[in-house]
Amino acid sequence: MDRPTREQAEAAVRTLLAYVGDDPDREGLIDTPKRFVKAYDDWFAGYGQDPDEVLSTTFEEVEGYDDLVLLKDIRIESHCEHHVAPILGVAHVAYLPDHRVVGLSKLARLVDVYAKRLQSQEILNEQIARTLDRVLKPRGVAVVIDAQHQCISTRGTHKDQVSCVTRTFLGEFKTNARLEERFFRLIS
Ligand SMILES: Nc1nc2c(ncn2[C@@H]2O[C@H](COP(=O)(O)OP(=O)(O)OP(=O)(O)O)[C@@H](O)[C@H]2O)c(=O)[nH]1
Ligand SMILES: [Zn+2]
Repeated sequence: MDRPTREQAEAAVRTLLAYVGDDPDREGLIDTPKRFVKAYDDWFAGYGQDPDEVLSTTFEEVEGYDDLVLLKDIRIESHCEHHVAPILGVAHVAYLPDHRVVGLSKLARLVDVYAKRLQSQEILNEQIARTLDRVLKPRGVAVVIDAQHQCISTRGTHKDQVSCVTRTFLGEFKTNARLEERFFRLIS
């Protein structure tokens, strides 16, 4: 499908506003299609970003450091692909370096690139872990996401306080139970 123009996207928002029963021409709503599309540019900025590029700068001067590197409590702001409803939570991303490390902020940027696209939490978890594994080629990767889905809390079943936990363990995190245990101790 050809990508619609901005004007077409704004017209679609007008249709939605009329669909819910409001008047898209009233003062309070007249600029809403513009704002809505601008907000989408922000929430879905990940489509215009290359996850591999985010991890392209690495450092090899680590003085022999070979233990795990963990960035925990990275805020997740995403949207589910089923309802386009917000998913809010945290991600914990760890890897076991093999002679090179990546800038810490890049782990958070990688999370953002995929979070700012539409997907399920399981896919988001896998995408972050697999990209880190493919590009950095570390000895192991662990990613855990703990998030709340507004499609469960504010509609449908209306279950607030429910959170979804997903995890992907690759390499030594998968084969070494003690490492997995240490990872969980560090994030708990
Ligand atoms: N596995 C998975 N499911 C998700 C995620 N986000 C939303 N969902 C679920 O996607 C499902 C879609 O189910 P459908 O029956 O097609 O849609 P629905 O009628 O809106 O479902 P209800 O939410 O039960 O009202 C729901 O069960 C959601 O809870 C996610 O990240 N992972
Ligand atoms: Zn949903």
